[in-house]
Amino acid sequence: MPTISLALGERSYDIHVENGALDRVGEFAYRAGLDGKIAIVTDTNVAPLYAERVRKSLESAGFMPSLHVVDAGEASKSMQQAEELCSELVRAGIDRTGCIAALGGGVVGDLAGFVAAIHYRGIPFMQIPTTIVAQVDSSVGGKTAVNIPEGKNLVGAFHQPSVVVIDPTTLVTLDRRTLAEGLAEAVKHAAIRDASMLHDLKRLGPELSIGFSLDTIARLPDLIARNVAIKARIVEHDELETQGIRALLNFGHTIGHGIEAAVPYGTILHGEAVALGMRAALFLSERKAGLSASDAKKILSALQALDLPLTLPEGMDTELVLDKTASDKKFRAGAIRFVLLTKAGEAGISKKITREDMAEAIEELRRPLT
Ligand SMILES: NC(=O)c1ccc[n+]([C@@H]2O[C@H](COP(=O)([O-])OP(=O)(O)OC[C@H]3O[C@@H](n4cnc5c(N)ncnc54)[C@H](O)[C@@H]3O)[C@@H](O)[C@H]2O)c1
Ligand SMILES: O=C(O)C(=O)C[C@@H](O)[C@H](O)[C@H](O)COP(=O)(O)O
Ligand SMILES: [Zn+2]
Repeated sequence: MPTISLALGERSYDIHVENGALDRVGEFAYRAGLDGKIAIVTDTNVAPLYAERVRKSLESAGFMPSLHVVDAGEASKSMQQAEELCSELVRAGIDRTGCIAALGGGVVGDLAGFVAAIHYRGIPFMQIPTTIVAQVDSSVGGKTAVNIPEGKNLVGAFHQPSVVVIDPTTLVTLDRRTLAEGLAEAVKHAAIRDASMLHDLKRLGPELSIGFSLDTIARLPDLIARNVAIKARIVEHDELETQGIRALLNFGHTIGHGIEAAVPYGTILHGEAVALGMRAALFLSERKAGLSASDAKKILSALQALDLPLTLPEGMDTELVLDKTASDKKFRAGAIRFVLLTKAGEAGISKKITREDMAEAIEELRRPLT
């Protein structure tokens, strides 16, 4: 069973990746030093599938769990939902000695993590991710946030979990679209750090609509662990994104977040927007960072194999997308720090990308890919 340790001094934690790990959540939580009252925060889709197993496991390990269910979907990542959850937790007796278990996708993880960061000025929490986005990316690294109309993740906190428990078998209940969007974040990891992973990711394409084979399910823990390790090593070096290294995890996100926020939240899924953002960033990388056409093609063909959207939705306004990128947290003194690739597997930051460059890249997204 792969266990990846993320070393951050007193905020260090383990990430356990194991098929069937859902039934060991209690044991892992206890070993990580959590105890007492624990609020399981989950959503309306995940609750009927997995909440009971998690509750049982926590109870067997001596915890006193309560269950808190939010509506499924990106719209729940809101200030209003965060406030409602805080009130619910107070009523359930989760005081500063309590803790939270975030059971679900990136929405639940970001929202419950944010609530954990602010409830009674901060309580511990654990991540139990159940989507690919959450298993390869959002459950690790301590970025928690909610959205506001002005942009994605603009209100949040860095708050590291005490432990992450990943059970890849939970992915079997996901639909094709949600599986594919999650793999976009894995393609991002391959693009910035490990191009050899592209081959394994592409192979998943044909299985997305028919469901993962038993052979694939057996291999998922290693593939997920590879992604987690890439992210963990980056976070260890730049937890708060001040050193210019963690920003590399934002490859595809500047324009991606602009596209995601240009329509009502949840219309375009996060990974879908990131796939579009990566296509735009590849276009700029070829022109401004010397990325070869063949390396760009390699990454695009992985996104195509996963059937991710790579052309802009009809009617989406370039200026609106650009306006939504204006609140990107990578702006410093009015200049965007834009993540570009120099090669497949190697990324860097450019301070030279202008609004006009971004507009050109967004226009490129209107052209069908050949
Ligand atoms: N904090 C970070 O570092 C980070 C990284 C990447 C993405 N994110 C955030 O994550 C969010 C996207 O996460 P997501 O794609 O997981 O979306 P999500 O949490 O909305 O999950 C997608 C859908 O799948 C359902 N679902 C979850 N697990 C399931 C399962 N096992 N079986 C059946 N259905 C299941 C959910 O109810 C939801 O309808 C975005 O808000 C994005 O900004 C954060
Ligand atoms: O963990 C990070 O750092 C990332 O950038 C991971 C991204 O996939 C994720 O979408 C993150 O929430 C974006 O960060 P933001 O700071 O641009 O909101
Ligand atoms: Zn992301």
